[in-house]
Amino acid sequence: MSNPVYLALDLPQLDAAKALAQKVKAHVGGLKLGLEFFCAHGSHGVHEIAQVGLPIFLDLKLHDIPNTVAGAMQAIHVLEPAIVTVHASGGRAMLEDAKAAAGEHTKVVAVTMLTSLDERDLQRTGIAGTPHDHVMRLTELAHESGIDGIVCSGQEVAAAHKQWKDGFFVVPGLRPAGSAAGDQKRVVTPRKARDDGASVLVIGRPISRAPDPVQAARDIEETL
Ligand SMILES: O=c1ccn([C@@H]2O[C@H](COP(=O)(O)O)[C@@H](O)[C@H]2O)c(=O)[nH]1
Repeated sequence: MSNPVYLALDLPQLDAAKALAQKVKAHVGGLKLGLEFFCAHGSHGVHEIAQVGLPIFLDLKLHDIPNTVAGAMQAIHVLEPAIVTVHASGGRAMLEDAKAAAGEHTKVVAVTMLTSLDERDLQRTGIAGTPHDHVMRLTELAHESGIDGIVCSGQEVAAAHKQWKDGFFVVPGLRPAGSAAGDQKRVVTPRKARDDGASVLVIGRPISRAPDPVQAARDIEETL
């Protein structure tokens, strides 16, 4: 089985991001580039990181009217990302149009509820119920819209997997036992997420901010 870990390269400097990716590439399965990276370095930056030779996950979390999201998906076609994120709350038409505009080999996955949020945060945005309820509702919407899968926390992935047997499940908010959660509120260990059905494990700071990132990546790999 291939390594399910995608390293989140949330570093402001392109050279530093590329150097980190080169160092840990034997111990991860892919590289995730987010909005921070894309705004700073654009397509040029993505091409540079792609030279490392691992699949690229563009975590842009697109959320706009269907026509605009479809245009953005077409614009990133040329970068041939393995995975791209959109927000499930953009609605069914947006999800359908995003999938129709994506490249043949790109998986489109919808963010259900950010892993940095908990039930109180949800209530403050006017949504009643538990994170579990909210994630399940949006998982159903994503499934019906014909996209490839969802992003959820490791606390919901087992239930989401049960509801959508052949879905593709991206799980961030992962922390090896004993490491600091930081701004993440719904965390589990990488091993628990994998055992519960995650297809991709997104891990950033536990590797990128470790005193020895290669050792940290290797330690995580050994738990899987
Ligand atoms: O719900 C979500 C969706 C995306 N992310 C992204 O994953 C990484 C996590 O980084 P860590 O340093 O391991 O916390 C980061 O790039 C987020 O933008 C998420 O955390 N939660």
